[in-house]
Amino acid sequence: MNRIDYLRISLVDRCNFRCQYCMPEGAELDYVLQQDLLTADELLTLIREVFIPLGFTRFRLTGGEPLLRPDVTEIVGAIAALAQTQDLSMTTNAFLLASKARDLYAAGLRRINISLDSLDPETFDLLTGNRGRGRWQQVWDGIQAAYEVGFDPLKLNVVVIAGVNDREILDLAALSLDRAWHVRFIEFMPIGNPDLFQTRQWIPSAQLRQQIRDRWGLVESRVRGNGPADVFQIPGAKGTLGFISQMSECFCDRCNRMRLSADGWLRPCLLNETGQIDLKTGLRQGVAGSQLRDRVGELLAIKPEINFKQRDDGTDAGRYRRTMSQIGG
Ligand SMILES: Nc1nc2c(ncn2[C@@H]2O[C@H](COP(=O)(O)OP(=O)(O)OP(=O)(O)O)[C@@H](O)[C@H]2O)c(=O)[nH]1
Ligand SMILES: C[S@@+](CC[C@H](N)C(=O)[O-])C[C@H]1O[C@@H](n2cnc3c(N)ncnc32)[C@H](O)[C@@H]1O
Ligand code: SF4
Ligand code: SF4
Repeated sequence: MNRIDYLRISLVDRCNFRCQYCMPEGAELDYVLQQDLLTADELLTLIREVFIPLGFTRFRLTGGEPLLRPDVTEIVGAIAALAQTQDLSMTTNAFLLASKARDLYAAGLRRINISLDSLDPETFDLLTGNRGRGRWQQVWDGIQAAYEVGFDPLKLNVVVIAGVNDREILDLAALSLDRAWHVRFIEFMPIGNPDLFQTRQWIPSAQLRQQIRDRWGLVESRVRGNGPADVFQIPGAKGTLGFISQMSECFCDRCNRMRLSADGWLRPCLLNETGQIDLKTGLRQGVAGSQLRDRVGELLAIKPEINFKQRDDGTDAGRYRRTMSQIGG
C-alpha cells in the first residue's frame, strides 16, 4: 500500500478567475460562509494533532485561489516552521503573486505551481472568463516575480483544451528552454465543467509528447515534486516538461494524498465523493485530537478501496457535488 503523506489544503473556495474548465461563469456554486472557513489556528491544530502524528509531512496550499486568503503568509510561516514539514508548496493563478512573492518566500515557501493556460492574452481571457479585463500581464508579472525571488522548482500548469489552447503546445513547451521553468500539460478532467468536457473531451499526453518530440526530441527527466506528473525534457533545456495524464493513464495506484477543504472536510480521493469526514465540526465541538486522528486513521485504511477506480460509484450519477475549486484541485 502506498504511503499517504501528502495533504492538499484548500485555503478558500472562492476565486478571482472563472476558468472555463473549473468554475465557469454562471455556474451556481454554494460558497462556504466566512464563519465556516477553518481559521488559521484550526488548520494548524489539525495539522499538528491529526495529520503529522499520522505521518503527513508534505503540504500544498491551494483552493480556489489561495492568495485571496488574507492570512496566507502567516499560514505559510506556521506550516513551514513545523519541524515535521518536509515539503510545503502552493498552487496559484498568480494574479496576486507579484506583490506577495517576496513575503511568501521569506515566510518559508520555496516552491510554487502556477496556472498559465495560454501565452496569448486573448485566449487567456477567454479561458479565465475575464474577457476584456486583461489579466494576462499581471499573471505574467507574478510568474516573473516568483522566478526572481527564487522559487525553485517553479512549475507552470497548462490544462489543455482542444480547439482553445492546444495550438500553443510548442510555444508553452519552449518556455522550458532558456529558464528553469517546469511546464506541465494536464489532461482535462470531467470535473468542474462537464458540458465543456462533453464537447471538447481531452487530448492524450502521448499525442502532445509526440508533437514536442518531432520538434526538439524528448528525453526522460526528473524534478522535485510529489505529484503524478511524468517528467521529460527537451535535450539541453534548463527546465522540464511534465505530463499529468489522469485520463489516459490512471495513476491512482501510486496515490499518496488526501484533500482538506476550506471548511474542514477531509476527502480521500479527488474524483470520488465516498468517505469524506467533517473535521471542523468535531474540532469546534471539542472532540479530542486523538479521536479525530482515529477517524482519519480509519479513512486512511480504506482509502485504496475508495480511489478513482470506483469513481463511478462515488458520484451522484456522474456529477460531483463539489467541484475542483471547492475540493482543492
Ligand atoms: N486525478 C488527479 N489529478 C490530480 C491529483 N493531484 C493533482 N492532480 C492534477 O494535477 C494538477 C496539478 O497539480 P498541482 O496542484 O500542480 O500539484 P502536483 O502536481 O501534485 O505538484 P508537485 O508536488 O509539484 O508534483 C491538478 O490540477 C490536477 O489536474 C490527484 O490526486 N488526482
Ligand atoms: C483548482 S486550481 C486551484 C489553485 C489555483 N487557483 C490555480 O488555478 O492554480 C488547481 C489546479 O486545478 C486545475 N484544474 C481545474 N479544473 C480542472 C479540470 N477540470 N481538469 C484538470 N485540471 C483542472 C487547474 O488548472 C489548476 O492547475
Ligand atoms: S483553475 Fe484555479 S484560477 Fe481557475 S477558476 Fe479554478 S480555482 Fe480559479
Ligand atoms: S483520482 Fe483519487 S485515487 Fe486517483 S490519484 Fe487522484 S486522488 Fe488519488
